[in-house]
Amino acid sequence: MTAQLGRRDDVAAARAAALAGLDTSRWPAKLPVRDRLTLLFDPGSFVEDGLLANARSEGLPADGVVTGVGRIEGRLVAVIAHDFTVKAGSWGELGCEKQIRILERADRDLLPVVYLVDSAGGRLNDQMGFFPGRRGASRIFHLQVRLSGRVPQVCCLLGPSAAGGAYMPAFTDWVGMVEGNASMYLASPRVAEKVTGEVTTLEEMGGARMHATVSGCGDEVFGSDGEAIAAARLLLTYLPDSFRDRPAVAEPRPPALPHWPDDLVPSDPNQPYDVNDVIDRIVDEGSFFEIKSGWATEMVCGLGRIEGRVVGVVANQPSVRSGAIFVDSADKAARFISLCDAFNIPIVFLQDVPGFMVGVAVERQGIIRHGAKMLVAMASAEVPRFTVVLRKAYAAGYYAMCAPGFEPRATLALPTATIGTMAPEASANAMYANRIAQIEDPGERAAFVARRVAEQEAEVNLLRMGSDLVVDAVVEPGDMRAELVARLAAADGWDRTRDRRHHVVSPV
Ligand SMILES: CCC(=O)SCCNC(=O)CCNC(=O)[C@H](O)C(C)(C)COP(=O)(O)OP(=O)(O)OC[C@H]1O[C@@H](n2cnc3c(N)ncnc32)[C@H](O)[C@@H]1OP(=O)(O)O
Repeated sequence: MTAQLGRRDDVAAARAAALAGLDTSRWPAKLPVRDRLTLLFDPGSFVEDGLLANARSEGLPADGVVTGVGRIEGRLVAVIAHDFTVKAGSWGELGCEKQIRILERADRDLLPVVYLVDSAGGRLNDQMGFFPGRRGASRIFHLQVRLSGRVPQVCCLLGPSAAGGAYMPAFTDWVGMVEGNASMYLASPRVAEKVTGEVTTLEEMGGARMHATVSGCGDEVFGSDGEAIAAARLLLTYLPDSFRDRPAVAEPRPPALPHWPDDLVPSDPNQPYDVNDVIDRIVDEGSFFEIKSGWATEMVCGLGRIEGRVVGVVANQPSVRSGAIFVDSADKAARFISLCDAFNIPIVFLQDVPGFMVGVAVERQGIIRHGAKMLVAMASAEVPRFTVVLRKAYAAGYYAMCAPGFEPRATLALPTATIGTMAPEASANAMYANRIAQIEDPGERAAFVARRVAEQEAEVNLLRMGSDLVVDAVVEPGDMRAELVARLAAADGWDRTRDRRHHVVSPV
């Protein structure tokens, strides 16, 4: 009896120790792991597995990773949360097993997964535990990839994600990073210096701002753990529990800016404007959740609601690099389209595009293969797609932004729209370059060019586009939202055309 009581006391003490965790005072800018979970889940809803992991051997609380399920706005969600105080959140044998088990459960029960990552990656003094075997880090990555496109996976990067651990965020759909604390890198600056001789800092090589603006491995930068976790909760409201479901419809709200001034989209094709001003007039007020807002900003991608229905918006941004598509913006759009398609979210393309960028630099970067990636994602998407030509729609950029041949449910155009292989001036110059060069008198040359440009403009005339069924409707700016509301509602009964279970959200 006494011995038994002793065992109960031991267990109670081990539980208390694991829950208390280790001293966090060395990291004043970070929230302790259990405080993070309190912010993530609805009050009192968290149910933990494996609290006593490692209690008997080294006594490392929960073996450095807290796993379980909890509710976010009432929906059941699985979590993996590293404890940075326990061997820097590194993955030992038991920690790997816990992460594997919760991912297997998410796969079985179709639960979204939130990752609160703060980890040194594999636990280097336990290599047999995490590295070579069937239930180590490789199994974690395998399950993450299997879950991709099957259930939403959302990551808050709240500290380091070092070495192999850097792949954990990489396999998720969205990565919010906390400035100053979050970092992601395959080798630390110290290791990089040893290998390549390069001297650098953690911020420069793997910091939040670098990843959110240069590499594209991060999605958004936040000032604190609380802000990042709040954004993860919000993002989940746009996503269904799994590929089998549709996102929940919210209470409809009018757009933030109901009035659409005539000059919002300037008729001069070269005059910049901010496409966010158009988005604000189309989506419900306050509903636009931009994805990768600091990276490849000539393309704007985000989730929003139109009369409560979730849509993806893919828009060229004429105020940045004329809205031309570069390698990164093609990748950004491709990945976003893939996310929308995986989770049954219709997509609205807002076109104002001079084309893909041209020149030696982008050819050397592989603009063709990056552009192809975007076209493949767009053409493979089975969710309803709607194309809105705001102003210019030129060249292969027009195709990549869901031209009529790619079966959008509708191609709509503002009265300011022009569609063509290139701008009329460029087209006239390309066709008649030799003739133009032969005309010596400048006035005569200008008149000749003007006539050829006028011919080209007539060729791409919007009335002709309507008459030849290139566009389904020319819509006045002030009516565009209502048009989209009606067309989205009319597409409500859509279903996938092919018998496909799910697909991976392709990495950028
Ligand atoms: C799948 C393949 C892989 O992932 S191999 C993993 C390779 N990982 C690495 O190279 C990362 C090495 N660690 C680091 O760079 C730093 O610890 C980072 C992550 C930046 C965190 O720094 P900081 O918060 O200052 O903590 P710290 O370095 O003082 O460490 C705290 C305690 O944790 C330990 N620790 C750290 N990393 C590991 C690890 N990978 N494996 C085992 N233990 C690790 C440290 O030794 C330290 O332990 P202690 O508290 O002194 O007992």
